[in-house]
Amino acid sequence: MDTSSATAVPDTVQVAVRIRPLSQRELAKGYENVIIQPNPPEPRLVARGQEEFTFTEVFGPEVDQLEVYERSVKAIVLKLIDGFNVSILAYGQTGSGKTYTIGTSFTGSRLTGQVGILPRALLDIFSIVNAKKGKAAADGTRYRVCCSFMELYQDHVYDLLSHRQRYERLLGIREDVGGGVFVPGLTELAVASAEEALRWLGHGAGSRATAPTSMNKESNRSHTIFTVILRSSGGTSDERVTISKLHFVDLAGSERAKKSRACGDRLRECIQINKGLLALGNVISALASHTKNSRNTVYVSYRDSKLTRLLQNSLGGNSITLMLACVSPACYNLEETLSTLRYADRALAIRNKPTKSSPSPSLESGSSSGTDALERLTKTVSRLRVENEKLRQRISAELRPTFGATANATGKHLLAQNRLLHGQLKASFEESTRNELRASIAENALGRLEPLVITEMIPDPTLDTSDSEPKSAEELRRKCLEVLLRYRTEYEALRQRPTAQQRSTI
Ligand SMILES: Nc1ncnc2c1ncn2[C@@H]1O[C@H](COP(=O)(O)OP(=O)(O)OP(=O)(O)O)[C@@H](O)[C@H]1O
Repeated sequence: MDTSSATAVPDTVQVAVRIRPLSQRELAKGYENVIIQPNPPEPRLVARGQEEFTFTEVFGPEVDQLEVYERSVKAIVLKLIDGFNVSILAYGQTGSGKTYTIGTSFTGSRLTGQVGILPRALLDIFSIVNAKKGKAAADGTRYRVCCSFMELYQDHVYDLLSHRQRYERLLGIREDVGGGVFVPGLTELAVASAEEALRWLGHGAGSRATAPTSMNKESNRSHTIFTVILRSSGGTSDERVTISKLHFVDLAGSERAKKSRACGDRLRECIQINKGLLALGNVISALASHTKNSRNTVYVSYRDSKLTRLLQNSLGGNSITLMLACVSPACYNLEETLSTLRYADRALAIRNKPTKSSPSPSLESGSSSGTDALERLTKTVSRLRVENEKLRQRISAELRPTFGATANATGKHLLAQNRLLHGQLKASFEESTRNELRASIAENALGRLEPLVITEMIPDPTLDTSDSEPKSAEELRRKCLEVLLRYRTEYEALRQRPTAQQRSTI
C-alpha cells in the first residue's frame, strides 16, 4: 500500500451525504421514498422533486459500507500518516445511520460487510504503520499509535476508556498556548494493533449513554469522539516527535421533542443535544459566510458550547475534514432531512487550512516504557506547578505594587500634563475670541468712518463755502486716501494679531 498518498489535500470541508434504506417498519407502513439521486454516482440529489443539492459525494441506499469507505474516507485517513490532522464527523437526524456509518458500536473481531469506516480505517493505519516500522528499523524512526475515546453527554465530557466510576471520569476542557483545546486527564492508551484498538473501541462504546426512543431503539444520547494519535520520532532528529490525530466524531442525532414524544430524562437529553447542534450550526454558518474572497474577519462563536470548542480545529482549523451527513429517505422525515441537507450544504463552504504537523521536542524520548514516561511527566507537572506557584507569589508580592506605583506616577504625570495643555488651550481660545471681537469692532468702525471722512474732506456743493479756504480737488482726494489707508492698515494689523498669538501660545 502506498503510504505517502498523492491525493491533493482538500482545503474546504468535504461533505458526503448518505441516504439510508427504508427500514422494515417504514416499508411496512408504506412510507414513500422522497430523496432521489437522479443520476448516480453523480453527487446530486433532489428532495421531494423540488429542492436540489450537490455535494462532494452522494451515497444512495444501495451503497455498502466498503464503497463509502473506499470513495470518501480512505484517502483522507491516509493523510494521518503524512502528518495531517483529520476529522470525520457524522451528522444527521436520530436514526439516520450515523453510528452505523462510523462503526462506533463495533463489537466483533472481523470485518464483515456491515462494519463501518472506523474499524476499516484502523486496519489500514496499522497495516501502513507496520510496513513503515519494518522499513524504518534502519534509520531509527519509531512509530507509536495511541487512542482515546470521550463522550459529551449533557454538556459534560466523560472519559470512555477510564477504569474509574462514571462520576470520576468527568473531565474539563482547557485551552493550550496555541489557542487550541485539549482535555487534560483524558486516557490515552498505546495500542499495538488494530485488534487491540478495536477492543478498546468496543469497551468504550459499551459505557456510552444510549436509550431506546420512538425514533431509534438504540439511540445514542451523547456525542462521541474516538481519536487515533500517531507519534513518529527518531530518525534524523532524535529528540523530536511529530504528532497527528484522526478524530471520528459520532454526533448525537437531532430530534424534534414533539415528534419523538420525549419526556423526563429523554427530554432533558434532547434539549442538550439540540443546544449543542444549534451552536454547531451557528459555527458552520459563520465559517461558511467567510468565503475565500471575503476580507472581513468573522466572529465564530466556538465558545458557545463544549461541542463547538472540541470541534474548533476540525471546522475552520488546520484539519482535513469530512462531514458525513446521514439522512432518512422516508416522507415522514422530510423536514428533518431537508434541515440536514441545508446544514451540510452550508458546511461545504467552510475553508480549512490543513497543515502538516511539525516535529516538536519530545517529552517521551529515550527508551521509555509507558510507566517511565508517565512518571517523568508527573514529575514535570509537579515541578511546573511549584514554579508556577512561586511566580504567582512573586508577581503579587513584588510586581503588582511596583506596577501599581509606576502606573500611579505615570497617571499623575499624564493628568498634570493634560491639565496644563487644557489651560493653554483655554487661554489661547479666549485670546483668539478677544482678537476676533477687536477685529470685528474695527471693521465696523471702518465702515462707519469711511463715509464720515469722505464727507469731511469733500465739501457739500450745496453749502455756501465762500468764506472758507478753498481746497483743490486733488488735495482733498489725497487726504481722503491717506485717512482710509491708515484705517485699513490698522484694521489689517488687528486681523493678523489673533493668529500669530494663538500660534505662539500653542
Ligand atoms: N445504510 C444503512 N444500511 C442498512 N441499515 C442502516 C443503514 N443506516 C442505518 N441503518 C440502520 O438504521 C438503524 C439506525 O441507525 P443508527 O443507530 O446508526 O442511527 P443514528 O443516526 O446513529 O441514530 P441516533 O442518533 O439515534 O443514535 C440501525 O438499525 C442501523 O443498522
